[in-house]
Amino acid sequence: MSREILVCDHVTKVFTSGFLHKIEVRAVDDVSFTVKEGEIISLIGQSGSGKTTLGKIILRLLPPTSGNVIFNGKDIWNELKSKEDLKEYWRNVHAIFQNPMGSFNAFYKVDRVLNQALELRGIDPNSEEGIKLKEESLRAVGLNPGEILGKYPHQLSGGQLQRVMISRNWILKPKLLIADEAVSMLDVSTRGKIMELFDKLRKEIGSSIIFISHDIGLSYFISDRIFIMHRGRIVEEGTPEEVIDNPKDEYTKTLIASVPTIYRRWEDFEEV
Ligand SMILES: Nc1ncnc2c1ncn2[C@@H]1O[C@H](COP(=O)(O)OP(=O)(O)OP(=O)(O)O)[C@@H](O)[C@H]1O
Repeated sequence: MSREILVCDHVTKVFTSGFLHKIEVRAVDDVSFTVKEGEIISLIGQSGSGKTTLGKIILRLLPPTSGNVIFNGKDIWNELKSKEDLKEYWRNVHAIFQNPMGSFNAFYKVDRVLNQALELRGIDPNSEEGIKLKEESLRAVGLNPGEILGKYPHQLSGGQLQRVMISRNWILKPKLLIADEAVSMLDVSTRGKIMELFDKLRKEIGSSIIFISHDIGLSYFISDRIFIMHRGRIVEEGTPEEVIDNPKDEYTKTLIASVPTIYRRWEDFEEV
């Protein structure tokens, strides 16, 4: 049985706004779950359900109001203090966001994000090892280094840019990857290929992955377990078969009903 790499223990985040009349939003409300080594879990919910807030807390970008996040045995909000601790954390926990264009600086060649990954590992990007690693990582995600290196972001497609971001994982070899709506801006066929890359990453590097999405259909194919979030709480959890084929919660049923029929199993159509 593989070890737990991440434990979220009763995590809550309350945002307060307003001056005279204080308004409180419980963006994340008493959420507990674990992620095992090499496991892919999905956090699924509609807009505003608290997925991104939870992702930011795990990335150590936003402090929780209460609760603990334990990564590799360490409480990330109470035990990681020095710059070195944080650098080490972000070497191990990597994120990929929705808009690949936003992860690149338009004025720099795309090589820069790979060079930065190499520097995080203490490898000179211009050394023989650095150049070899860049090329290998691009090939791992199905890209031809000759067509990518030396280009500016606007010269590549959204799918290619997202692949470059994923190729960084072959350099950084993170223990945990948080993919927040990482495929939602891509067309359907590119989306499928990027999802396959997440599976490849888990198999080849052994990374655990938290796949955050509003699309329950996508999560069916790659997740070991699915967590459904609604108004900051986890309302249902289980394997894809348990959650999607036999949902118990009313909100999960609504999410499934809104999924295009493309995801439905062939058996559903046989009687039609
Ligand atoms: N910085 C903030 N200040 C106040 N409220 C916030 C802040 N960030 C998020 N919220 C609120 O917290 C709730 C959860 O937001 P969050 O972005 O985590 O949801 P989400 O499920 O990721 O949605 P989406 O899919 O649209 O990104 C929402 O009601 C949102 O308005």
